[in-house]
Amino acid sequence: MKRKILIVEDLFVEANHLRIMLKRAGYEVTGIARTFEEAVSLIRQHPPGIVLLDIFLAGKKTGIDLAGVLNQQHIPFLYLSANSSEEVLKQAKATRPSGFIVKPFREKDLLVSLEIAEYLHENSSESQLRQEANFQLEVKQLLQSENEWAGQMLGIVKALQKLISFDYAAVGFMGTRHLPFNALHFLRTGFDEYQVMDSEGIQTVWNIRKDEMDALLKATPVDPRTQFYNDERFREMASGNSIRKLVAAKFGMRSNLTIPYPDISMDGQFFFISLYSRRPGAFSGNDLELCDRIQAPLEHIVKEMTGRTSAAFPQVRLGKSVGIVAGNRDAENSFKGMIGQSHLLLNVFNLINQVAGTDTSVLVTGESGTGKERVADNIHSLSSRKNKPFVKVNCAALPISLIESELFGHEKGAFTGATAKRIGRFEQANGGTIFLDEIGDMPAEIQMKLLRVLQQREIERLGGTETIKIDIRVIAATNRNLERAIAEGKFRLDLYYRLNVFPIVMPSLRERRDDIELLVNHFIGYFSRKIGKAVDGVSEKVLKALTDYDWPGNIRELENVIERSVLLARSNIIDQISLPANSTPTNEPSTPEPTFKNIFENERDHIIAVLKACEGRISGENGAAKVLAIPATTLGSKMKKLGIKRHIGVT
Ligand SMILES: Nc1ncnc2c1ncn2[C@@H]1O[C@H](COP(=O)(O)OP(=O)(O)OP(=O)(O)O)[C@@H](O)[C@H]1O
Repeated sequence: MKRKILIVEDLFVEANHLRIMLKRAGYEVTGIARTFEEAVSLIRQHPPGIVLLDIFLAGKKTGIDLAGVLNQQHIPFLYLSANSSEEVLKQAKATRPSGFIVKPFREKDLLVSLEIAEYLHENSSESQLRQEANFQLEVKQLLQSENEWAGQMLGIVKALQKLISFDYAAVGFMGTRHLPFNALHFLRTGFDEYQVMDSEGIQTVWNIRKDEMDALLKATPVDPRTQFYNDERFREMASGNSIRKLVAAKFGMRSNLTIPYPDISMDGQFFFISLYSRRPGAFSGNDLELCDRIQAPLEHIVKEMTGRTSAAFPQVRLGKSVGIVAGNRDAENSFKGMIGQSHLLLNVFNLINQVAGTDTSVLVTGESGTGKERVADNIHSLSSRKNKPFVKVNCAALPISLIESELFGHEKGAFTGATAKRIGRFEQANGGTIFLDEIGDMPAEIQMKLLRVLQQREIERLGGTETIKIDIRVIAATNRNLERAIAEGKFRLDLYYRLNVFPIVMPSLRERRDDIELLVNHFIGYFSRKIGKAVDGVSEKVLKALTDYDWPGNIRELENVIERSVLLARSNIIDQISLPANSTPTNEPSTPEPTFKNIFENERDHIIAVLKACEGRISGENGAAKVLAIPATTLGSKMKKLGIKRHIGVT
């Protein structure tokens, strides 16, 4: 049965044309609205199954405003849009639409996009429901485990992490005199690993006395409603003299979601779960809805736990120890080749874990050398396609004349020189995953063809007449700002939308300096084994220099620096390192990259800086190519393309 559709479009001719197309395809059009207000009233009278939404409408309010209403009512929608500015696209994207159709479009594109939107909507609600059902099962199983109270609370924290991403949790009854029920604190230290602190542990970590702790507890009332506090609200909420202030200050938290359970109380205090994140703006209205849905089952389980604990484990204490690390260290190894514990990387692990089991397309963005390919590799390895091919295509490395036959294959005689049939990369990846690296460099005509493959899951070899069905999972990556490329007309919005179903943003190494030491030790171990030299570590001075450096080439650059240092090391401790001069003062706090330079300008500036530091040398051991971790020939052609003269580099 076809769904009911509402068209929200202020241009009568376009709206009417759409209506005819949709009716012909068997959809029921519930109405045409020209303004926000008309749309709201039509939605109330005839609730649609899906909405086609123009961004700019007659009247003051836009399609983006209407998207907020639709999200609240869980009605999927697709934007209809001519290419818009980057800012508008950013706002539109933030409303999580189920698709984007770029005007002008063909009837077939419209219908396929609608089908995809319906599929995605159902799929995402289905996968959400599946995750929530798994959560319920997981917490129920905690009742059967031998764990005492702290173990059970840790179990709840771990199960919650799969639904909501956070870095710190406080769970229990605030300020109760009954042990062990008073709040336990859990600091996330690895993918599935937490440092557990009871109230004595917290006192030690915060260096406060018991009476000070009691005063803080008194000053930290728990709101009986589930609430989230991001940014300014969080700063306000954490400004009073309370436990929250200490958590925020001590562990650098920037958002909070507090989930109270007023129906479970002890000493007049109710049970609560308080989640903190280091990311600003980490929580949203969706989390409130989610908490609402899991409230009843969680309440039931916690009541059971509370009842059983008081009977079976009276006065169970965690002891005085601080830093009980509880968790599954092996889980970290399940992300192969990805070293790090910073909250930004742990969040990436969460995302990989969430998406791996589905067939959803993933778009990995981030600067060069941040580990985008590693992410793709891990998603494939953790998916049910793991025993099938993982095919990597570097879209930037392929000459335009070859890219089509490389991707889609060709029949014998398809063009001059096609002396034999060739199976393309899509066909090679059948059953498995295709990784399209540097997708932002894909030529426009291939973008169109790629869109068809993604929508219809079929290809035709060049010069062939047969349509070949393919079953692939697509992961794409780029270090370009695709939104800007779209605004400049260089990248198709509909393709972007089709790829960006599940975005993963890789943090730069500058943003996760706390991982540098781990990475340094990891690479020293790796290269000393590989090269056969006994190198054990770096001196404090070198570690400081490595931690302060800005790493424009990210992990790849760090890897190269360590490889070179291990090669040159004269003792088992590396006590000298040569790094290009930092573009920013070393001891300034890391700040996000300014967004006003485009990628070429950034690349140009960076190459010039490295050339200067290398005194104009391009190749060789001390040359810029080595520092930039690219072949000297590639550097030469980049310099030519970006108009950089070699002597610029020489001071
Ligand atoms: N978390 C990590 N731990 C250890 N090594 C890593 C990690 N992430 C990436 N690497 C290493 O850093 C190098 C760069 O990683 P990768 O090729 O995945 O980056 P990328 O973002 O895809 O780069 P590009 O944009 O240039 O294609 C590789 O040698 C990879 O093994």
